[in-house]
Amino acid sequence: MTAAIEVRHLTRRHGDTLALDGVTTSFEEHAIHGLLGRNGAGKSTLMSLITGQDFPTSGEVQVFGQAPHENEHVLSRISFIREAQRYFDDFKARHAFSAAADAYPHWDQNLAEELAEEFRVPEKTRIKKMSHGQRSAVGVITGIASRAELTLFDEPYVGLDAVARQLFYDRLLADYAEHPRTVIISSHLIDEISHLIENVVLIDQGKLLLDEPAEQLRGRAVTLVGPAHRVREAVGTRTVLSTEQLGRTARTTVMGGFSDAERAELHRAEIDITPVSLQQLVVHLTTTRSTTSEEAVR
Ligand SMILES: Nc1ncnc2c1ncn2[C@@H]1O[C@H](COP(=O)(O)OP(=O)(O)OP(=O)(O)O)[C@@H](O)[C@H]1O
Repeated sequence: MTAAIEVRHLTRRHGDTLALDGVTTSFEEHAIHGLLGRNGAGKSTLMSLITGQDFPTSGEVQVFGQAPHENEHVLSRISFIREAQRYFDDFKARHAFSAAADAYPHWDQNLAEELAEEFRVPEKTRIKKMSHGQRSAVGVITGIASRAELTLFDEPYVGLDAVARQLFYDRLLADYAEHPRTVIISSHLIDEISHLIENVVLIDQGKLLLDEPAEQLRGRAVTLVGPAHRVREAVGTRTVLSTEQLGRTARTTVMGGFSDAERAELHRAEIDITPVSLQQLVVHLTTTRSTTSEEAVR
């Protein structure tokens, strides 16, 4: 596996705020990465540094083996789609697409036009006057049809309705299957994108909390529900992410898998075991971080 992006000891400080705090990681090429974290975690900052729109305070970023800042060789291979995308005042969707056609060597105009129809992007309306969702659609269409070697979507769904979001996920996945490339998506709708992402990068308060294949994370945490004393026994020395008790019934979420034999034992003890979704796992890890999660992710 080759890394499309290498990030080493990356720190970005704004006054007293450490937007990124010594992050070291890499993003493998030809994979869809989910960049996750709470508000203010540092996701957009990391994307801005990767796309050469910002400078690190210390540390370094390399994209395709080179520093991205003012580096045409690197920047021409990157498509960065974000919510607050700016367009010229008189730009309609077709102007944005024709600018993208000039910028991206692998741009597919037919695909852009097909998607514009599917997303119902109005032809005659200036982008500035479009609804929030329509504007976001212009962005995601640009991101997909640019077929850039590296495509970053920073919360691209804002304003998109459920149908349009599903369309975005489906079309991105279909196009990615035919034209593999490196994609990074930051999103708060984790369950919606969990089937898309192959690798999870989780940051919290500027620090890297998790960098792991999504497959490995499935079943990494489970919730046990059953008689409180038996649940306590079953948990043993596992790290508890959360626990609550209602009467004699406990509901406890723990890190770590259970073998078939252990599961049979849980069944006998009348304890239900259910896997924790990626979204629930992220919520647990980023709300319990100060006490258990740093330990838990090991
Ligand atoms: N230009 C800036 N000046 C001052 N502080 C900044 C600046 N840019 C980012 N920050 C701070 O850095 C931290 C990380 O911000 P960033 O936008 O990267 O978070 P995020 O993970 O993208 O959040 P969200 O999910 O809310 O978009 C925040 O505390 C933010 O307030």
